[in-house]
Amino acid sequence: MNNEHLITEAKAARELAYTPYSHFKVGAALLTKDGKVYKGCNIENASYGMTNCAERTAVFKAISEGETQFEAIAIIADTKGPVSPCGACRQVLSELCPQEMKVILTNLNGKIQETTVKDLLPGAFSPEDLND
Ligand SMILES: O=c1ccn([C@H]2C[C@H](O)[C@@H](CO)O2)c(=O)[nH]1
Ligand SMILES: [Zn+2]
Repeated sequence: MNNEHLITEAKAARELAYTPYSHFKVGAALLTKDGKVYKGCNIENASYGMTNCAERTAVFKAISEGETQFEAIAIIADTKGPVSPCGACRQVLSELCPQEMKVILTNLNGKIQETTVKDLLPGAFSPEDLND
């Protein structure tokens, strides 16, 4: 699957965002090694801190269905430049996806930035940092 196709899936996911508070819709599409796509949108709550970002929705959906091998993720929002994932999502991607995995950041105007999980969060706190 090419970048364009994964971005199309992320855009479709974005349409389902539940954002009555921020009105800022985000979509994500996570591609597994065997070609399946898990889509996610942001889901807000009247208790604002309970909000789940699009990226984490996609990753948590995939993990909860038994997926462990990931190839790429595309993320889209109506931003000036390619959308910048928040710190919480960077941390979650860092633990559950390969460090070298492709991350496609984009916006509705077709601005695209390709990066990796590692480059989104250098020096991430990881499971190895936990004491037994
Ligand atoms: O990368 C991002 C950045 C923000 N949001 C969501 C959280 C909240 O619902 C809204 C505004 O922060 O956008 C995401 O889903 N992903
Ligand atoms: Zn986030």
